[in-house]
Formats: sequence, C-alpha cells, structure tokens
Amino acid sequence: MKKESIISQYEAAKERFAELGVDTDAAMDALDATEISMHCWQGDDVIGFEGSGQELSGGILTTGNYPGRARNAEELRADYEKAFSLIPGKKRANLHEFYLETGGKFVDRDEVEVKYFENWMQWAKEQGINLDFNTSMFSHPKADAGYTLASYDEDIRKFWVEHGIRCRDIAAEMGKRQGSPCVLNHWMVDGSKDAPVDRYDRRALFIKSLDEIRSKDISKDYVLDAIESKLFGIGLESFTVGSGELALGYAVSRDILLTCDLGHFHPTESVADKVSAVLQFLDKMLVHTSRPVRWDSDHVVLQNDETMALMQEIVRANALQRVYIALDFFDASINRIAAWVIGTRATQKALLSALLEPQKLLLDAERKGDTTFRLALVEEMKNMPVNAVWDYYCEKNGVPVGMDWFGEVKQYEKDVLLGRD
Ligand SMILES: C[C@H](O)[C@H](O)[C@@H](O)C(=O)CO
Ligand SMILES: [Mn+2]
Repeated sequence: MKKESIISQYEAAKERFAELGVDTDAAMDALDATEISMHCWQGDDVIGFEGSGQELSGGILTTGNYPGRARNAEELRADYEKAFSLIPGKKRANLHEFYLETGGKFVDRDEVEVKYFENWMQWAKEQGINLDFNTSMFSHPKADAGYTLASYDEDIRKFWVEHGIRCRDIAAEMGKRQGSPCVLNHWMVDGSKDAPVDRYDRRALFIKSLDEIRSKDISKDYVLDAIESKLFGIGLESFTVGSGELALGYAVSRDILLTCDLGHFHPTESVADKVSAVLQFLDKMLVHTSRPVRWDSDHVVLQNDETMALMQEIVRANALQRVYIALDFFDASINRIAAWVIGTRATQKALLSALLEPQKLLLDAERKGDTTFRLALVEEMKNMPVNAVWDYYCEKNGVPVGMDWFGEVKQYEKDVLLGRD
C-alpha cells in the first residue's frame, strides 16, 4: 500500500473514532507501551537444545513437518530477529530452561546454571529486549510417570525442586541484568490418565514442592513467579494436580501471578471473564494467548472472539499494567516464522481493537440501563476501520503493512530455512 493511502485512510479513521470520543493516537501509544512476550518454542517445535533426544512429552503435542526448524540457538535467534523485524511494538523473548547452551555437554535439569544462558542474555541486550523464563518439567525421563513436583518418589520430587530453584536463580539474574522483572512461569505436567484414589496428598505434595522452590526470598524487581493451571493433557486426561482452583489458591495465598492460558480451560469457560475476577485478589497476572481447536491444541493464535474478548477485558479493567501478555502455541505444519508473525500481530491487533473501543459511550449506556444502545454500538464497532489505524501503526514503526511481511518470510525461507534440512 502506498504511504499516502495509509496516511489518508488513517486520517479518515481517526475522524470516525473521534466522533465516538476515541483518541486513536492515545490508543497507539498504549499499544506501543505493551510488551508481548514471544515464546521461543514455536521456532523449533518444543524440542530444545539439550541434545538428549528425548521426545516431547507432558501431554502436549506438536504436529507437522514444515521444513526449516531451528536446530540450535544461533538459528533460533536468527529466526527470532527475522520475526522481530516484521512485528511492530515492544517484544520480549520467552525461554524454556531446555533452550540452554552448554557447548555440546549434557547438563541435566538439576544442574542448570545461569552461565548456560549468557548468550541469550547478551543477545537480548543487543536486541534491546527483555527475557522471560519457564521451568521445564516435561520431556524428561523423570517426568514420564506423569508426576514431578507431586511425585511420591522423593528422589524425583527433589530433582524437580532443585530444577525449580535453579530456574528461579537464572530468572533472577536475567531480571537483575535487564532492569525489568523476568516473569518465571511454573507449569507442571503432574496428572494421570485414569482417576486416582489419592488427590489430596498429591496436591499437598505439589504445594510443598512449590514452596520449597520459592523458599529463597528474591525481589519482585527481578523475578515474578507465575503458576499456570491446566484442565488436562494428552494421556493425563482424568486428573491434573495443578487445576484451576489449586493454581488460583496458590497464587492468592503466596501473592504471585496466576497464568491463564486460553487453551487450559473447559471450552465453554471464558478466560476473558477471569481477568476481572482474578485481579480483585492479585496485583498481577499472566495470560498465554493460544488457540485451542477441540482441545489444548496450541494452534497459532488469531484475532478470534476469545482473543478479542480477552483484550477487551484487560483494557476495560484498566489493567494493561497488571496483565503480562505472552504467546503460547506451536504449529510445525506451517512456516514457523510466519506463525510467530501471525500470532503476535493478531494479539496486538486484538489489543488495538480493544483500545479503540468507545468505553465512555458504552459505560454511560450500561449505567443508564440502555442495553439496546450498548448492543447496537458493540455490534457497530466490529466493522469500524481498526485496520486503518493498525496499518498506520505498522508504517510508523517501520514494519511491513498488510500482507507485505509475507514476501519477506518466503524470501527468508528460500535463503535460510530450506538450507537447513
Ligand atoms: C511449552 C508449554 O506448552 C507451555 O510452557 C505451557 O505454558 C503450557 O501451556 C502447557 O500446556
Ligand atoms: Mn501455556
């Protein structure tokens, strides 16, 4: 699209929104101030660089065989950079522990140290971005029985506690060096295929282990712990130790973040609706934008009703400073850089659309009891020229407008990705 058309379409859109009392420039400023944490695991199909040959486990699954998967950290960082160049606004990089770099030596999860993330930290600094981190309590022989922190086997439980402690130290170092807290997500696979008899002791053990992991007092300026609940995993259909209630109770009682993943609840449950409830009790929370298709399939997130509703609820609750937004999907059937670009831009567009909502008009109508006007306006907003504002925002940020990014991904595929297989 020509620059003049982008500008003239933006001017027209600005006027339309202004008629509804919406300031498009303020909306773009708010979007600009919001960091989106881009997960590393889309780039290599959740395999990591441990080199143990261990298959992906833990009830999650990547399907597809698109060429060009990143095979090492250098390739993954190069792919990240390509994706960054096609996405406007502030980005963070979200790492799992098993993306460590050890120079070829096998380092088990209970031996990980900050030195194995030096390259990542250096790179993040050069890119001007911050890092987030995740404990990796899956895809490991000691997680194969389905229990980690809730294992009855004390050696296994201690192994994972040690892993958690070390991950927290690494996250603290990241947070300290980058001058921005590193969000450390704790997701544990723990659960079982069939209904267990003992749920109570398992959960008590799980909590005990989490407390042990978090026993060191680390400033929230460095690390923000978050606990992620889940409904079920493949092969772990009947029981999840870290259920919604357990995670919420743990987060509230320990004053840490709760992580709500769009794919981790019953299909009729609205994650958007949880935001205003959770934030009554917690200062902050983390959301994982994903797209469950029939189950927690981790399809690339789109600007669908769930993502739109989630962003609306964050904006309506005036909670952009309190909700950390991270992506969580992994699709190996399409170009992985395109997956990042589609998912990140979709998340940002949904957020922009929420920021362009005529909040005052809607609230006034609702408070007056004029639900007819509210319904009419909500429906009308769906076809307002949000995209003209988005195109202008991309142009202003020096990233491709519309589908222009796609040609760049295809070129990179030809020049770089196809040479990998
Ligand atoms: C890689 C995992 O999918 C991710 O860390 C976790 O957040 C999750 O959602 C597991 O289902
Ligand atoms: Mn998740």
